This record gives sequence, structure tokens and C-alpha cells, in this order.
Amino acid sequence: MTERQTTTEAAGGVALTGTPALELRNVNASYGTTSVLRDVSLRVEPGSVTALIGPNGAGKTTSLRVASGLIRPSSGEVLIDGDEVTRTSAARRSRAGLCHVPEGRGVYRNLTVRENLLMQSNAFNAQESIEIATGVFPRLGERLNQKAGTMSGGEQQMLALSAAYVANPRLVLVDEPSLGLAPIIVDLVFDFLRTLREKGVALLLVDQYALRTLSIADHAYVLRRGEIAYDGSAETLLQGNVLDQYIGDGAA
Ligand SMILES: Nc1ncnc2c1ncn2[C@@H]1O[C@H](COP(=O)(O)OP(=O)(O)OP(=O)(O)O)[C@@H](O)[C@H]1O
Repeated sequence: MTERQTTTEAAGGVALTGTPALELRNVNASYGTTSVLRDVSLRVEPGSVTALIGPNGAGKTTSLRVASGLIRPSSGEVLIDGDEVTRTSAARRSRAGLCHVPEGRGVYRNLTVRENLLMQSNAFNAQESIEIATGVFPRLGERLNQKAGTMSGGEQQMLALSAAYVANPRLVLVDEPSLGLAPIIVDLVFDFLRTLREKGVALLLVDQYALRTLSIADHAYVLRRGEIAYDGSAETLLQGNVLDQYIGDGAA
């Protein structure tokens, strides 16, 4: 399958008919004069998991940054729940229910676990937030007074991911949550992502483990050199050697 597939219904059962939780329409983005995204269009349906996979440097992180408002596209549109937000700030998109968990642990290293959780909850329902986060990740409960920067990589990732629970978002963008983690912690991270999905959160997931990412996804996009090379069901991409045709040895 070498041509771009334009399936409009995911075999995972998510029909692409309603208002998407997130939509990028014909987005172009660059860093300086280097063009990174070319005519990228993608949708994340409410309550579904969408995988965004592709080789290193394809533009996955940049797509998430455009979606959350950290980067302005040079052209194209970003919509959240059908509202055009292309020119609104990241803070405003966060108030609209978007949570971006960036690559490389989005925690305040010099603050304690408790203080990080308070920041994630915007200080509303502070005690409740701590209870929720430590319920999902009991290990955080044992380390509430520890500085985040002194925790292990896995613990920091749990803390970063807890924002996706504590802030009670409707749409979560997660960038490489399993990067550099031991296999047992990766299991925990994927369990957590499944829990989020069961909660009805719409999830856009970028991760190095393509097979694992696709196995929890309904819909999938493959980005290659800044362009969408595949747009279709995650299940189809998992069949036979279809994934190999898109990302070759990058599948893991
Ligand atoms: N701040 C920046 N300034 C200049 N170029 C950048 C910047 N950030 C990313 N790039 C370039 O943009 C391209 C896309 O990067 P991006 O991080 O979006 O890719 P990616 O698909 O997430 O890659 P990876 O899987 O390696 O994390 C790469 O060629 C990268 O070198």
C-alpha cells in the first residue's frame, strides 16, 4: 500500500462523522526557513485514541505543539470541539479542556510532588487532586514532599502524566510517554493511557513503540517528512506488513 489511504471510518469502530475533539486542517509549519509540516490534516474523535507515528524527525512533536498552541502554523487551522483556535494561546486552549504532556517530562524539577500536583490542578480542589493522582499512581503518594527533579525518570513521568487526570481535560496530547523508561514502567504508562480512554478522554498519542501505540488506538496517522502518508484505522496498520511499508524498521 503505497498510496495515501483515506479511510473515513476506523475499523476500531470510531466513525469520523461528528465534531472532532481536535482537528488540524491543512497545517503548514516551519522553524525559521525550514519547512517541517506540509499540508497536515488530522482529526481526533471524542473519546477515542488516535496514534500519530512516524520516523524520527517526521514532525510528530511539532504537530502536537501546533495543536496545543506552542507553535503557530504558517497556514492552516486548528479546531478544538469545532471552534477555531489557531490564533489563541496555549493557556486558553488548556482552559478549553486540552492537556499537553510534552516529551521529556513536563514537571517543575525544583518543586515537590505535592506542589507540582497543585500546579496541575490550578489550585482548584487541591486536596482532591492529590488524592486522585496518588490513587492512580500510589508511588507519588509516598513522595509528596520530594523534589520532582530528584525522582527517577519513571516517577517523573507518572507525575507528568497525572496532569492528564488532575486537570480533568477532555483532550490529551501525549508525546513519547515511554521514552527512556524500564519495561515495567512502560506497562504502567500504557495501563494509565487505557484508563484515560475509559474515562472518555480523547487522546492523541505519539510514542516510539509503534505496535503498542497502535494496539490501544482506534485511528492512526503516519507522518513522513512532514506529510501524512497514512490516514486510516489502527487495526489495518497492524495487519501483515502494512506498518513496515510506512515506517520500515521503525516498528517496535
Ligand atoms: N526548535 C527547533 N528549531 C529548528 N528545527 C527544529 C526545532 N524543533 C524541531 N526541529 C526540526 O523539525 C523536524 C521535526 O521535528 P519533530 O521534533 O517535530 O519530529 P518528531 O517526529 O517528533 O521526531 P522524533 O521522533 O525524533 O522526536 C526535525 O527535522 C527537527 O530537527
